[in-house]
This record gives sequence, C-alpha cells and structure tokens, in this order.
Amino acid sequence: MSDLLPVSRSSSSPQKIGVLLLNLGTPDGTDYWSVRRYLGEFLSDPRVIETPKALWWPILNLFVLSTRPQKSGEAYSLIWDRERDDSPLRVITRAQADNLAQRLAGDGIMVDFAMRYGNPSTRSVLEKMEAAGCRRILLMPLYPQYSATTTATANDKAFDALRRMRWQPAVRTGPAYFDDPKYVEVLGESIREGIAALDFEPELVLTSYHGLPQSYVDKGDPYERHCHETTRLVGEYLGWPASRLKVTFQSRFGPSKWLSPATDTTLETLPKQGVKKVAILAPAFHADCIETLEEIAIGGKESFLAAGGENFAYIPCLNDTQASMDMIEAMVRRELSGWL
Ligand SMILES: C=CC1=C(C)c2cc3[nH]c(cc4nc(cc5[nH]c(cc1n2)c(C)c5CCC(=O)O)C(CCC(=O)O)=C4C)c(C)c3C=C
Ligand SMILES: [Fe+2]
Ligand SMILES: [Fe+2]
Repeated sequence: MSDLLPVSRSSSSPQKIGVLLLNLGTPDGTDYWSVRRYLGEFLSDPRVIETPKALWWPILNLFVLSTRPQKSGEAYSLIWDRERDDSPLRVITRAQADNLAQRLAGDGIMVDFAMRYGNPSTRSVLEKMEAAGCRRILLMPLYPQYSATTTATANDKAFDALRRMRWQPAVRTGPAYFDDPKYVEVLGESIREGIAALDFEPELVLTSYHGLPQSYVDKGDPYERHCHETTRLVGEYLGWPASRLKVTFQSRFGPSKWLSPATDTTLETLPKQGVKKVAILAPAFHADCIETLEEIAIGGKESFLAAGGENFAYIPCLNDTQASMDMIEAMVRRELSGWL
C-alpha cells in the first residue's frame, strides 16, 4: 500500500465533476518503433488476445512485432494528419473533448480524453483530474456497441489507475449506446445526408463493423448482436427495406474464425452479383481512424472497383459534427443525473 499516490490537493478545494472520454489508442508516429510500442501494448492485452500468454508471447514478440509495425506504419502514413503531425483518431477524439468541454463549462465540469493504449494514457489524465479536484468522474467509452475487447478493457485501465489513489473519486461508467434512439437518429441522418451528396444512387449500403473472433461471441460477448441491432434500427429509422442495408465485419486479425460476412470479401463479390454501386459506413467507430480511412475508404474502394464495381462512397464516422456532439452531450448529461 506504500505506493499509493499522496493526496495532492487540500480537502477543502471545491468539488468538481470530471467527464473522461475514452477511446482505443493510436501510435505517436508512423515510424517502426512508435507503431511497435503501440501494437505491443495493444496486443498484450488479454481482453483483446485470449490466447494463453505462454503461447502468445513468443508469437507476438518473434513474429507479429517484427513485421506488423512496418506494414501498419505504411498504412498510418497514408492517413496521417500532416498539418498537426498526429493520428486522425487522436485529432478527432481531442476535438470531441474540446467541443464537449465548451458545452459543459457553464456547469463547472472538467472534460478530457484518454486512450486505452498509448497517449494520452488513461492513468495520466485521471491523475490530472484527481489533482484538479474532481471528486466524481464519469468514464465514457466511445464505443456504440459493447465488447469486452473495447468497452470493458477501457474501464479496466481506468480502474487500474484508480486502484493507486489513496482518495478515490466516485466513479460512473457510461453504457454502450448501440440502440440509443438519439444515436440511431444521428447515424440515420448521416447516411441520408451522405447519400444525398452523391452523384449516384447506391444499390446497397454496407454497415461495416470492426470484427471479433467468433469464439468471443460464443463465450457471451454481446457485440455481434449489438451490431445487428444498430443496423436494424437505423434501417427502421430510415424507413428502408432490410435488403437495402447489409452488415459486414472488417479488420480480421490472425488465423482464427472471425465474425462473418467479411467486408473485404463482400466488396469483392458484390460486383459479380450485379451490385456495382455501394455506399459504406463504419458504425462501430465514433471517430475515423486507420480502420475506416485506410482499410475501407482507400483499400475497400480499390478492391471493389478492381472487382468490377462502378461507384463506391465512404460515409464518414460521426466524429465531432454538431449532431454527434449534441448526442454525446445528451448522453453525458443523462449519465450525470443526480450529480449535477
Ligand atoms: C485480436 C485483435 C483485435 C480485436 C479483437 C479488435 C477489436 C476491436 N477493435 C476496435 C477498434 C479499433 N481497432 C483499431 C486498430 C486495430 N485493431 C487491431 C486488432 C484487434 N481489434 C489491430 C492490430 C489494430 C491496429 C491497426 C493495424 O495494425 O491494422 C482502431 C484504430 C486505431 C487507430 O490508430 O486508428 C480502432 C478504433 C473495435 C471497435 C473492436 C471490437 C469490437
Ligand atoms: Fe481493433
Ligand atoms: Fe485494419
């Protein structure tokens, strides 16, 4: 217990509420070592890779981390925000936190963001909030669909930091919002507006969710069900027939069976089935990132067109648009009820 943090502020300082937006994480640069550091932390998380450590550690260190950082670094280079020299995921998450901070400033609420892997670390931001006098903290993982590999591990990391505090603040965690009517509405409107701006009419709209090993779902992770429910509700909101929207899963990693159908093989097969005009969005991500900007908007487009597709459009994530921030603000205010 001797390594508990000292209480760093006087007990008479005014009580504050902190709201901490949590996202996955991203490398600090596109070079081999930056990406290796980030992937090393990410892929050592037993919530993400459930293979027993004795088996996984040599595979990770001898094979994955010797080749993947180079390949991923090249992919990050294609989407890197050169103006800010930063990763889009961090730029957008910071913009969401700044925007929310302005909206909540009148209520004396401190808003910040942190990452599960990499920087800014969850621990450093929680310590900053604690030092600023936050006695109540709301953790908001920005994942619409719950998964142990994302939501739960983001909260775990926060509780690891809280474990080190002598005087812990009161803590709440925000729920997944895959079926929140406001999320469904904002997502539905983003599809409507995305399509209205196109010079073609998509025959099919793909909702491409980040994938997960099938075995995680078999053991009880509700993620797949949440994904299907989001797409069903959005279709209902838009008043579309179910056949106009299709659920797919992207970003397969490793040799095990992942959720299907896969986004990449679907995009390669659709033109042969006569579907040549598609729009695609990625509702599992509240902020655009390598998985949407490189894998879908660049790679997915290339493979669809190479397979005989004619028109392809990527509809961006909700990011920090006004509608998205209205929704985040509403969710946060709801979760703060009784504290405000
Ligand atoms: C077993 C591996 C992985 C699981 C399970 C997984 C689940 C999962 N991930 C997200 C969201 C994001 N993943 C991102 C990147 C990313 N994901 C994996 C692997 C698994 N993800 C890897 C190896 C990577 C790194 C990129 C690469 O090398 O290809 C990101 C983007 C980060 C960025 O910097 O832009 C996000 C966001 C969800 C929602 C999810 C399960 C539901
Ligand atoms: Fe991922
Ligand atoms: Fe990917």
